[in-house]
Amino acid sequence: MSSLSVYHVSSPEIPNKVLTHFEDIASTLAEKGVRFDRWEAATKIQPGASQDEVIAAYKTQIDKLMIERGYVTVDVISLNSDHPQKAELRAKFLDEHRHGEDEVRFFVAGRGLFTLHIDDYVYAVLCEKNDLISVPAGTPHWFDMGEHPHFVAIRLFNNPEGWVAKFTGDDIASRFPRLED
Ligand SMILES: CSCCC(=O)C(=O)O
Ligand SMILES: [Fe+2]
Ligand code: NI
Repeated sequence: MSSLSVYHVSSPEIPNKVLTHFEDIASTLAEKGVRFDRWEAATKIQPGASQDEVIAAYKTQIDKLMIERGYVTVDVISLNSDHPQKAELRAKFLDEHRHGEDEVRFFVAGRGLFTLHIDDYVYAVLCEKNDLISVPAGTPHWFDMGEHPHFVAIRLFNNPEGWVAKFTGDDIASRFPRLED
């Protein structure tokens, strides 16, 4: 089940609140400019499926997002725990970073934990299949796929280069909960 845990930066051990209803998660995030939608991921995709396979299966939804919201590049992160570079890939997103553009992720299988750092609060969003999250440009955040990754996310970008990150150098991410699996 998708969830949102909200923490004060000073209390990583105890969330101020934990929300599990879609409307509550979406409205709490919307107040911070973060868009959280639920789109049906109707085609069954196995984590580890190739990028081409995922893009072909979700062409209609991808085209809709690209046209309506002006994204120009798409890629896919598709991982299961057999992946030989899973530890390196996990580490790549695990520290706090920012992007110069919105971070748009549509989960079509499995789950992952997105954590956003907005002012003095931390929003840990457990994203699952069907969740579409859009984090505004410049928002510090990190992502954990866990020790045993099992997910497929379609990533949309509004720059042609795709994924570019600026790490903040802050170790805040190490103090907050990781994805439990
Ligand atoms: C869910 S996709 C992997 C995470 C990511 O792309 C990011 O944090 O920038
Ligand atoms: Fe990111
Ligand atoms: Ni699964």
